[in-house]
Amino acid sequence: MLDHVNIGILTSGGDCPGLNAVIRGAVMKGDRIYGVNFQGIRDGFRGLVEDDIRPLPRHDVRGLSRTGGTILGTSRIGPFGEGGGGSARVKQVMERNEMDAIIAIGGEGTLTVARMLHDDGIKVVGVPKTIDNDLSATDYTFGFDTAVSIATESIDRLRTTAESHHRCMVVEVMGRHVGWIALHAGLASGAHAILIPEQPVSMEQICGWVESALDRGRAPLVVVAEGFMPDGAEIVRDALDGFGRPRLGGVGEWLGPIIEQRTDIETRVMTLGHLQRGGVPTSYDRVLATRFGLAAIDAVMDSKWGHMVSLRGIDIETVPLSEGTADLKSVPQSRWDEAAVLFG
Ligand SMILES: Nc1ncnc2c1ncn2[C@@H]1O[C@H](COP(=O)(O)OP(=O)(O)O)[C@@H](O)[C@H]1O
Ligand SMILES: O=P(O)(O)OC[C@H]1O[C@](O)(COP(=O)(O)O)[C@@H](O)[C@@H]1O
Ligand SMILES: [Mg+2]
Repeated sequence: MLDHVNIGILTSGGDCPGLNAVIRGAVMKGDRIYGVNFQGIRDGFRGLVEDDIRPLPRHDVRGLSRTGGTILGTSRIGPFGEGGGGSARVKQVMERNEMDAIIAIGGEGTLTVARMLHDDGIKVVGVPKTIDNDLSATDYTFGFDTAVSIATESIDRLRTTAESHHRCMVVEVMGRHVGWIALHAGLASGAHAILIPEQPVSMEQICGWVESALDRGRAPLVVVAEGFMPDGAEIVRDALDGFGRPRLGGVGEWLGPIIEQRTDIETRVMTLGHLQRGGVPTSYDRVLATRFGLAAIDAVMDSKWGHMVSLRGIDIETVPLSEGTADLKSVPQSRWDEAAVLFG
């Protein structure tokens, strides 16, 4: 038994239902099978560079798979940003805490940082998370199924009120660079138009779909991803979000009045926002997240440094972080064409 091994674990980037199930899976197997110790790093890389670290014993992860958020906290602070101190600072904090390796749970940004740390000789294993489903190295990530379920249930509810008033409803869902949530929630709820960042669609076409739905006696439903670019540019609320990223959200509010003005159909807009990331994970996400956690501790014990766990078909595999962060997984043309047959 390697009972002197200490493994730091962190969650970074936007939170996502299932993070706690990953933590629980890794800690339970690490404790039971490998006899290793865990250290909880608070608020992602912030805790790593500021040495905000606490023991994470097995009893702290009891019952966690059904809970939302992350018990460790998260942030968008990175070690390579201003004042972060880079790999040198991370090595210093790890040494001080006698931390042997890190499990980093995060999206494409976090996994890029993990790869950079690995390039500098730090022992790190990644676990992919994103509600956006935009990581190409894994078939799915936990959080996506929950986000789609919440969006679908919300749209179903918006539908009955829109139908009662013969209104058009525009529903904005998350999806910064890719339209997977919009595509799946839109398909599940029978949307008359699904608008995603990958597909330019003219206002004329959007209004055409809205009018044809109304002509058939339906309350037109438009599902739009926050990253949809109506005129080839993102709709941003503020210039930047404090971490150098444009803060998206607002495309629905932008679209609604234009649809109303052009079609003369009374239109309401709903932005689902962070509701899609809150609360309990679906059972699918709990299972996937738990399996990722179990596989992550195996990867650590196999010294698969610079790798991340990934779902391929029904199997959990490991892939190099460099592969995992190479491309975003966008909605292919064929998937949009398939859905578009049902628009209007
Ligand atoms: N290319 C990069 N180089 C250095 N740091 C990065 C890079 N990409 C992301 N980061 C850091 O990692 C943090 C987490 O990434 P972010 O995109 O916010 O979340 P996620 O991991 O969910 O994609 C960022 O806020 C930033 O501090
Ligand atoms: O939590 P914030 O800072 O409002 O960011 C919102 C963004 O987070 C996400 O939910 C997930 O983004 P990340 O995977 O980069 O964390 C996006 O869909 C959305 O654009
Ligand atoms: Mg990101």
